[in-house]
Amino acid sequence: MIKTCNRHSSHSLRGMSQTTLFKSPSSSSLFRSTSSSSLYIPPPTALVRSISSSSILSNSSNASVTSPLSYSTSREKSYFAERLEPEDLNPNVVKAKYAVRGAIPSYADKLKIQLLKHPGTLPFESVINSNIGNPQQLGQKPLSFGRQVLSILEYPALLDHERTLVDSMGYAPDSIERAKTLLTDIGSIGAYSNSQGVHGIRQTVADFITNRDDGEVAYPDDIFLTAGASSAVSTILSILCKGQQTGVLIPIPQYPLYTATLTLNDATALPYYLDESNGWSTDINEISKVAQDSLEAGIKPTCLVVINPGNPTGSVLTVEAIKNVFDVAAKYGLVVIADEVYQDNIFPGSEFHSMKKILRILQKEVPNKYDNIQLASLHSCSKGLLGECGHRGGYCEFIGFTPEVKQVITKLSSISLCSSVIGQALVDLMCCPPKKGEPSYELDQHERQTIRTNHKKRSNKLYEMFNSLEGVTCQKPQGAMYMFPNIQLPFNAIKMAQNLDITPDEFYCRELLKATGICTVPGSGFGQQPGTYHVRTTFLAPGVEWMKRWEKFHIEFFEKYR
Ligand SMILES: Cc1ncc(COP(=O)(O)O)c(C=O)c1O
Repeated sequence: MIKTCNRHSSHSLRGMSQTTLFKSPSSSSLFRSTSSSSLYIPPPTALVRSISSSSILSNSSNASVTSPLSYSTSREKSYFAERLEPEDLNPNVVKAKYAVRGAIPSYADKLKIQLLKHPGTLPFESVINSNIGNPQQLGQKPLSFGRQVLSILEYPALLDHERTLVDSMGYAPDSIERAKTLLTDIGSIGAYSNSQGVHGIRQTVADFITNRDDGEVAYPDDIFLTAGASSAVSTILSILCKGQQTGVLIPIPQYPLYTATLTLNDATALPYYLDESNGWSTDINEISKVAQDSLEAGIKPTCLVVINPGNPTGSVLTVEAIKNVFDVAAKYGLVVIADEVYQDNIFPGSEFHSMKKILRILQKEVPNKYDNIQLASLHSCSKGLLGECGHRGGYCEFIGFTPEVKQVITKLSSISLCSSVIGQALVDLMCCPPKKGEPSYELDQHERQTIRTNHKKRSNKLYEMFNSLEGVTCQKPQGAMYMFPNIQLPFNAIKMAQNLDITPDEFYCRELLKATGICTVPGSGFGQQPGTYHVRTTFLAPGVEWMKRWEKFHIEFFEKYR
């Protein structure tokens, strides 16, 4: 068989699907698994399907077979096993939704290919992926220190040319030293590591946490290195979820990783609404009520997710709010997942307080009450100033779990052998950046400051733009990488969306994409108060020209559908 390289062939796009792009998701199943039974029985359709094609029959040595039902005589030649249909699959996987890579981003991918193949056929020159916090996709440069170290880990033979690295290639001596240390810790990055992660790197993480939390000691044995925060969430929830009787409190709006993972595990999401009018703060009465109602409905509230700083809201929790969360957790015995992946994306005027630090304070202030709190705190190389999403590095610190439960966590981690070892190395660099006085320090600080300045500039600009637009209100973000403006969509736009069988916010995002190339995510993918409409966008795209495109689109949209 002759293989051709499709990518460079002029026919490479011929196979592109022409399917309808905007089929409506069923919104009613967003929060609760709707399967009537956890036991899936395949439909009684034939697993072997006949084909009556004469061409097959004529090729058959048993050409005398005329009936496609004569199974016993012609099974080998005249029948073939049917291909899988979605109903043959794990229904939880089929049901799971993940809006940040949903219908709008898929449409955007198709438009990108169209632009590549037929430049000039769309009203914009490029698609802007504002649907996901993926900084390097939008031109953010990787920090030099990290990449210098990683390059040596990938190709240790570079160490035979240290002088050339420093004198001709701009490597800093401390990145070379760090690479040597990591190589001693790791061995080869091409080998599996310990399932929990390389011990020396877990020690670096523990030191980072201890330092961050004003001396509250962290231990390498409590740290699990993970393939980003996503795999940590998957690990924790698959251990905690025992079916639909397990309830997990999640903030609404939420990052859809949580609803998707709960659907995969056939558990029940217990939404607690954040208070938009109060900067998307947590309302502790609401959280308590959700936990209590769930108990009364026979669903055991088991776990409480806190995303701080918030995605998509950009809010940062106060110490008081965190203490309140632990009060509810202590009362109902909830495991707390602290998704703190944006802890380094904090705007001036706001302060990040780690949940671990506040827990330790509470445990000292009020003996016994908080002793049994179990906290899983997540961090990631994908966010912060590294933005190394593709390297899949992250960690989870497990606090307060029994040794027996930790053994189960270790066992589950071991089933996937280990997280990416280069990702683990990046966690080391995230947790221990160059220090003052070290050769890389100045450049590293400069690169970080540039990223911070850009984030601040773009977020301010976008925030001002949103609040200047008809029908739009937007809370000022205190951290993270997103905005979640509330759009009071005009009546005719809502009607049009109904006609198209899509949600009104999806209609707005779709029209925005078609007109400007800006790819966003409808608020319905994150959850929102019924009757409200939001759009989630990052503010990472370079420049401000795209914001002007958005502004123009919005004005025209309102004119058209008013
Ligand atoms: C709140 C939150 N948690 C977790 C993740 C997953 O990040 P990672 O790349 O570390 O898996 C994201 C990604 O955007 C996120 O926004």
